[in-house]
Amino acid sequence: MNTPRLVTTAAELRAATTELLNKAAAGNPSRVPTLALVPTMGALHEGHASLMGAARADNDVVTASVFVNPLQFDDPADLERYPRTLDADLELLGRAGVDLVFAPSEEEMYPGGAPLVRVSAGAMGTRWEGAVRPGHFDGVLTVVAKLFHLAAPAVPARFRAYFGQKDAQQVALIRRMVADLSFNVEVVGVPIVRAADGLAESSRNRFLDAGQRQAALVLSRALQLLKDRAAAGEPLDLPAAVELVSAQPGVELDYFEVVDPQTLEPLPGDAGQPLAGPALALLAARVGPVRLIDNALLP
Ligand SMILES: Nc1ncnc2c1ncn2[C@@H]1O[C@H](COP(=O)(O)OP(=O)(O)OP(=O)(O)O)[C@@H](O)[C@H]1O
Ligand SMILES: CC(C)(CO)[C@@H](O)C(=O)[O-]
Ligand code: BAL
Repeated sequence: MNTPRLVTTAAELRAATTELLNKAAAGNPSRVPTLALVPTMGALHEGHASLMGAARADNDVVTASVFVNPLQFDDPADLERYPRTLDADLELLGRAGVDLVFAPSEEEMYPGGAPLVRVSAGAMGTRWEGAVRPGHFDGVLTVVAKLFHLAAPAVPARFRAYFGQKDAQQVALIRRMVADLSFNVEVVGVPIVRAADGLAESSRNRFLDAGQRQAALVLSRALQLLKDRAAAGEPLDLPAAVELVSAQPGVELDYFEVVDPQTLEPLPGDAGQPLAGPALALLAARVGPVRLIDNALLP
């Protein structure tokens, strides 16, 4: 197993990145090396391992960051109980062949306290997840912008950043930020990893008991129903999928919509017609103590 190098300051991160990129370029000065950044909040699972695997397969140097970002939590209790498992995370990152792990303290990331100037996610950040977690996406974009600056190569290299499609609104907003604010990074989206029972992997799944987990499976079943209909060229019949979830005891649906995959604007109802183009089915539900999100690209 490779042991990733753990760095905790911006200066150490820059020095180690430069050293590894120079090593990757040595002997072939005409080849531009590639650097991948995989931002996480730790408590790593198979979903994260898949991001690391995708980054490892395509890049010379892979950096993962582990930082529970207080700016993106509107609920102090949620921040307080967010799982922190750095030793186990380092083992998973080692197995995944990651080169560098950046695990800064809060003081290192926000030396002057919470930043006064932040990235605004605009209107796209106030719907769906943003409607229930006010300020969440401003907090996400602010920390991701900082991580892009801190992890970016200081020597000639291509820079890529990897995000999971499980957080569909997050990755759509990060793509917009990169385009709108001209960040020099290529955003790569990685498909959702599911457990064998169909539940999308999430650090918060550990808070579900067996009954709650069983109830939560209705979410992936409802999304699969839409995927099957879209694949068969049939009308989606979203209301029937919504009804399937609503009828499940212990699951309180927050939203379930079919939206444009880039803008996340709702698409008009199918009016008995098959889908006319790519779409994203997006949902969130409360199951016991946990709020779960899931989605499916259609068809
Ligand atoms: N099941 C999954 N499949 C693919 N990517 C995932 C999955 N779960 C998380 N990711 C991605 O991993 C990155 C880090 O996510 P994060 O650390 O918040 O994990 P998480 O499991 O989503 O946590 P939580 O669900 O508690 O918010 C994000 O880009 C996220 O989309
Ligand atoms: C992208 C991210 C690491 C920013 O804190 C976080 O929102 C996450 O883990 O998805
Ligand atoms: N994956 C999104 C991180 C959060 O729930 O804050």
